[in-house]
Amino acid sequence: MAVSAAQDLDELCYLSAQSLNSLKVSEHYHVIKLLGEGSYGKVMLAVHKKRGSPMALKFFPRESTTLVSFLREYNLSLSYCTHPSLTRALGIFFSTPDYYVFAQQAGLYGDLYSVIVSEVGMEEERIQRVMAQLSGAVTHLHSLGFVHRDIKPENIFLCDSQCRWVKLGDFGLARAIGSTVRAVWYESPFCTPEVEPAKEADKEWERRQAAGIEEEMEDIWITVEPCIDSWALGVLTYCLLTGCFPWEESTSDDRGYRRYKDWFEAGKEFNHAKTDCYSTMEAQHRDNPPPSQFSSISPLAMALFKELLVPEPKQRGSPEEILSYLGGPWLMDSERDQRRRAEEAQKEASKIRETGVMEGELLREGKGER
Ligand SMILES: Nc1ncnc2c1ncn2[C@@H]1O[C@H](COP(=O)(O)OP(=O)(O)OP(=O)(O)O)[C@@H](O)[C@H]1O
Repeated sequence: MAVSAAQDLDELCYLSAQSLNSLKVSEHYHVIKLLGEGSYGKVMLAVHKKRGSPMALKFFPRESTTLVSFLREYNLSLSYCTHPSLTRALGIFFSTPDYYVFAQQAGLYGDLYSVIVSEVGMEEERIQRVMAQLSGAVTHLHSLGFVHRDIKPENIFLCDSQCRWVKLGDFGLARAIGSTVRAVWYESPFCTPEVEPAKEADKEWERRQAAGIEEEMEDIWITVEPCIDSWALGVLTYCLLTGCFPWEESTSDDRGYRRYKDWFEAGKEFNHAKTDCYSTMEAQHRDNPPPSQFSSISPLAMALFKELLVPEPKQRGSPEEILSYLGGPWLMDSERDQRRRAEEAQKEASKIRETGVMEGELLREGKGER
């Protein structure tokens, strides 16, 4: 699978390299606004002058992007993102003197990160809708032989404000299943625990630098597996439910992660078998209470975390598992009540504000100010 998926993609890159044309953006597109910026480039909303169709143009600076990595992301998005919740390229790619550019479907309602930071806890129904779509999208990508490797709220684009249709995008780090990549550790809970040795190696390198030791260090390599995406989907579920991260980084020196891992290990002793019976999940929850950062999470969602947030990569469940956990509560009743009350108070406050504005306007009209 790995060899053929990677080879097929290389072949597409080779063919498309022969038809890369140069173009002046302003001759063919009305550029409307900036949709976002990432570490590799910027993304603009544009309308094709002749066809009138809106699209997202992704600009990759040529000085920091290799042609191969540009073509790989473009071709992956064009030929393998054939699921409605994957952002597909539109068959338009070109270069300018400063950029490589390709066009893809545009999410016109921002990304999931903006929803998480602007709302005090999303409703469960909306969260489950998002996770159901992502489960399908990621399973589809895996079935075609690729792992996304960068699932996070900033890479999930919205096609409507209620998250009825979301699309996973940014395939810059996607690689074929089974390929080997250099392990890169970064400070985020999305970074999988199996990359921890790379953090140790970074520390060792810094220590040697400080001591003036010139000796080269060997890179650590890992195999690309679908379970990398399962982990990220678990962390994402937690972010959507709580509006924050479960811990800072998935390493043994992080207190939050250590507490989670201890709970997970203890669960092996308490939970004799995996169950889909809610009262059994509740009993397991009572026998082995989760660490405090999970106090608002229901036994059902904790059971889902036991599938996705498994420290040992080989034991981690697939993104498809999410589908078995939909429909039931993902938050504790007390948390749901609290959110409902906060939402009602918010609605009441905005009603009072609106009435105040209307009364003010009537008063001004009465005084003949208009
Ligand atoms: N197709 C799209 N529709 C709507 N918004 C988009 C689209 N593509 C990108 N964006 C916006 O632009 C931002 C950056 O895009 P993207 O993640 O693809 O860039 P990147 O440089 O590869 O980012 P990263 O630093 O995560 O690797 C996204 O977070 C999102 O807000």
